[in-house]
Amino acid sequence: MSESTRSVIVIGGGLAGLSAAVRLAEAGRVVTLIEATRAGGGRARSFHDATLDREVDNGQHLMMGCYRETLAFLRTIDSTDGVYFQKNLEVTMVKPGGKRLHLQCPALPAPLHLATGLLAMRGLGVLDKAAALRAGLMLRGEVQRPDDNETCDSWLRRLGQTPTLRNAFWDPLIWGTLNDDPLVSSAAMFTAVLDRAFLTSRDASRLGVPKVPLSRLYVEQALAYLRARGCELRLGESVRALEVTNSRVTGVTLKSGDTLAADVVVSSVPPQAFLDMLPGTLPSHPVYQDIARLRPSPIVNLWFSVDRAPFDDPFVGLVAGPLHWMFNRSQIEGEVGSEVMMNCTISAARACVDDPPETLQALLQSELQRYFPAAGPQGPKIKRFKVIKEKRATISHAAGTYHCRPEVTGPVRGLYMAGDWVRTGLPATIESAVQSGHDAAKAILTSERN
Ligand SMILES: Cc1cc2nc3c(=O)[nH]c(=O)nc-3n(C[C@H](O)[C@H](O)[C@H](O)COP(=O)(O)OP(=O)(O)OC[C@H]3O[C@@H](n4cnc5c(N)ncnc54)[C@H](O)[C@@H]3O)c2cc1C
Repeated sequence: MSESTRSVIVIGGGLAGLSAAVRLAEAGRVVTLIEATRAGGGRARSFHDATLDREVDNGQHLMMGCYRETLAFLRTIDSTDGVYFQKNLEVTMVKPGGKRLHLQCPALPAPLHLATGLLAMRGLGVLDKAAALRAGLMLRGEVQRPDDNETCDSWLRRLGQTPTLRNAFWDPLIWGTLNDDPLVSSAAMFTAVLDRAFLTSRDASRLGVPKVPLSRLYVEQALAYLRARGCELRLGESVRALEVTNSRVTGVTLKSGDTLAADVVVSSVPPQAFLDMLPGTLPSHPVYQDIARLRPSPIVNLWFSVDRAPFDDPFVGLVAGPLHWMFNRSQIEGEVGSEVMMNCTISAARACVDDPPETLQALLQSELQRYFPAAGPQGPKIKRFKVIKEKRATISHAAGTYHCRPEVTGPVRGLYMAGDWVRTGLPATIESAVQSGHDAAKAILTSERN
């Protein structure tokens, strides 16, 4: 059998699986994609919701200019138009009582753009700005860098970061990018984000917001791309087990009982789903035992409509509160109507993930009043409300856990691991998922040549 006629199965139709399959199809491989749901998209998907009577994302997703692999993937499937990117990084943070802190980075080379933006930020005092400069020196390698065992909290204290600067800048960035509490999350993981986003180029730190529902942004386009190249799409079918003989993968068994033979299998499912597919004694292998040590971190999303938007920006961050970011989806999607559709994100939402919808709606209403008092004593009135809870939104990036994430290749020959949780050097994000898919495809194509 010639190497390029090896049969390839990709398990999972989220960002990692689709990007792996698209990269392989682009290189002329005919892939069989097996995805448990009929629609695909995994943890970054959209669907029609009857309460809100519209298509909603399972959670608001933000991208950054440094999402190189993601942008390449979107270019391949011809879908870059679906994301709105800022010209330069610009973020508004709102304090309880309504006072605003505005970070606007000028058109200067990185990292000067961020330094200048922070120095010009209204609401920060001289001590806060001096602390920002100290952090800048660290990033330029002039102060000892954190290792994976140090928490963000300890690192920020070591750098003398002031409470105001933490509340307005560092902590929201950590909650948002690592989906974890600064008290537990790894400072090394965070500085990996800072390196990519703030030290490479000015464009890298721009924020990107999808203008269209997520499934329309990439799932439908990627599936169409694969179909057009003769790939087999088995949607609504689940893999029950990997078939492994003499430490080499030979195929998969589906929940239906059917077995499909393959020389190469890419698994792009989340950690526990991957462990559940391992046959025999494989789960006791040290690489796989480490995977079992990874813990999940939840995200709660509140979709709601109001009669008028509480702010004019497309999105704002809420300083030092239980709700983290608020988005005006109507403005972002260019919708006009009598109701304004909004979305609110609560990252690492362990404290409220088990709360019933009524409790979350009451919290939202009181926080709207607390942060936007100009809207009147009752605050903007919530008309429609919907909670989406993702209990396993990402892995937790707790300090000291990076070594548990596996490489793309492991102890079983022909079996490749992809997913936002594998060892990409990045936190579990869209970019990590797509990079892992591209890394798996590259490893397969390279092994064919050797
Ligand atoms: C609410 C929320 C908000 C987020 N916000 C952001 C953000 O702002 N920016 C950002 O960069 N990232 C964000 N993320 C993270 C991002 O969504 C994920 O990193 C990314 O979607 C993970 O993709 P994946 O392909 O690795 O995994 P998944 O999306 O989980 O894909 C795995 C797929 O495998 C399928 N599957 C599972 N088991 C089987 C089986 N046995 N057989 C067949 N198929 C199977 C699943 O159905 C799923 O489709 C957010 C995540 C959530 C949940």
